[in-house]
Amino acid sequence: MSTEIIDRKTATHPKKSEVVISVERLSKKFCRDLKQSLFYGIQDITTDLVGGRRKSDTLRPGEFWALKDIDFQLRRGEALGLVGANGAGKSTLLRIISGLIKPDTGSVKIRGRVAPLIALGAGFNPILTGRENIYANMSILGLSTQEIKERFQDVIDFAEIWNAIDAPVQTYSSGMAARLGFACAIYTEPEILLIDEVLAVGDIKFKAKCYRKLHELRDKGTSFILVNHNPQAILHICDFAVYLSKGELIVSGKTEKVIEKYENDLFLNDTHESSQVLFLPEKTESESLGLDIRSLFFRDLEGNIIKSLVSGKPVNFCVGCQAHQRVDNVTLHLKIKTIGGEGGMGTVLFLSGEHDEKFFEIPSGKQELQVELPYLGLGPGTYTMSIKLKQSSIYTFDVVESFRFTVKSNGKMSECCFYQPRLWKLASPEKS
Ligand SMILES: Nc1ncnc2c1ncn2[C@@H]1O[C@H](COP(=O)(O)OP(=O)(O)OP(=O)(O)O)[C@@H](O)[C@H]1O
Repeated sequence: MSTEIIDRKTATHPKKSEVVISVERLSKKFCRDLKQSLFYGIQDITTDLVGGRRKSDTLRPGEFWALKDIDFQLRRGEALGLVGANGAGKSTLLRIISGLIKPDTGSVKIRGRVAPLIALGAGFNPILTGRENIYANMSILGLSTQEIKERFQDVIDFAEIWNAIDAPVQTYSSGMAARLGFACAIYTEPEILLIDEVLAVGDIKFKAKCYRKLHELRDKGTSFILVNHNPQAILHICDFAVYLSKGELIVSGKTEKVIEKYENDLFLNDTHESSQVLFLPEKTESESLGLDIRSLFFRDLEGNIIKSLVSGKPVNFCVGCQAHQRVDNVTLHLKIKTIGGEGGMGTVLFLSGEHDEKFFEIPSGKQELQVELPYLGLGPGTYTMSIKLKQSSIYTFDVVESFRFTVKSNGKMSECCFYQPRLWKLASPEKS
């Protein structure tokens, strides 16, 4: 039971493969009843004081596991996304890693200086000015006064709070406080950044700037863990992800795979015998990155929504979306994979608006993007499609990793995964 810090100084020659956070069999229990919780706390302290052994690995009445046997590693320069529904244990895990609370069992080993961005404006004193808070905050994160002086202008330029810098932080909007917190954390140039939902506030332009900065930091060797409810934010920036549910690690690994499982559990619990409309939850303006996917479905060429796709028949793939303001140069990207079968999952079709140079100018409000397929080349089977809305290949507005649909046979094809429309001819050689 420990949160061990191996070395708080930067390694002189940081190796990319070096493990900077190692979480091993980590568990944390809580009790919802405050009185009971206080009683257990006193009981634990007393047992520790008299040198007794308390049973950390069993639950007492009223307790529950907020985290149970969590294992993962984060390497230098890697970005890890933490996903999971409300109450899954994401914040608890970050709070343990940042040393704010202790685990009951297991360990966290950290190599490097950690900057936690755990709560909005956490660490800020509301009655102090922005300027005073920058000094206080950055010195807590390990910088000398001289170092803070040198970086001060960069911090206020990044946070864009030039005029308000000498006003008390309590007069700041939540977006301004978030911008200042983020700027302080990144300009301390930590080896490890822990970011809990703080990027969920702030306007779209600022969020895009933060993501660009995170890319830059990662390229320089900063590792970070990002908690976000929006899978697209995780997909946008993280190499790996961990999916937690009710305190348990459901799956960890490559981001796409983890998000796919998360989305399957979130939206697609029902059976997918036939295609249907997939509605996605509405995002608030602060959650949105400017253009959101709201629904996914197919139409026939007469415009009717269709439930069953048939190999060889024409079909329109439709993306219902919502733009918070006018957006230009939008491209739609579709990747279709097979599900199951001997070979497992494999990409069978990739369509990119960018490759086809099809850019949309999307006015503010609800819109529908369509991709017309004059005939559906997919053979019968179940497929999963990932859908991305991007701008200029860099900026991702929204992503859905797994929209499942089934394709039925037109009765005229053999057992294969590809439908080819064809004309059978007999040509006489003299005429050709
Ligand atoms: N101090 C505490 N005392 C009792 N229960 C707690 C405490 N802190 C967290 N919990 C509970 O532990 C569980 C995990 O909470 P946590 O905040 O880590 O979830 P989360 O995945 O971050 O959720 P969200 O996405 O809503 O922020 C929840 O059931 C929460 O109510």
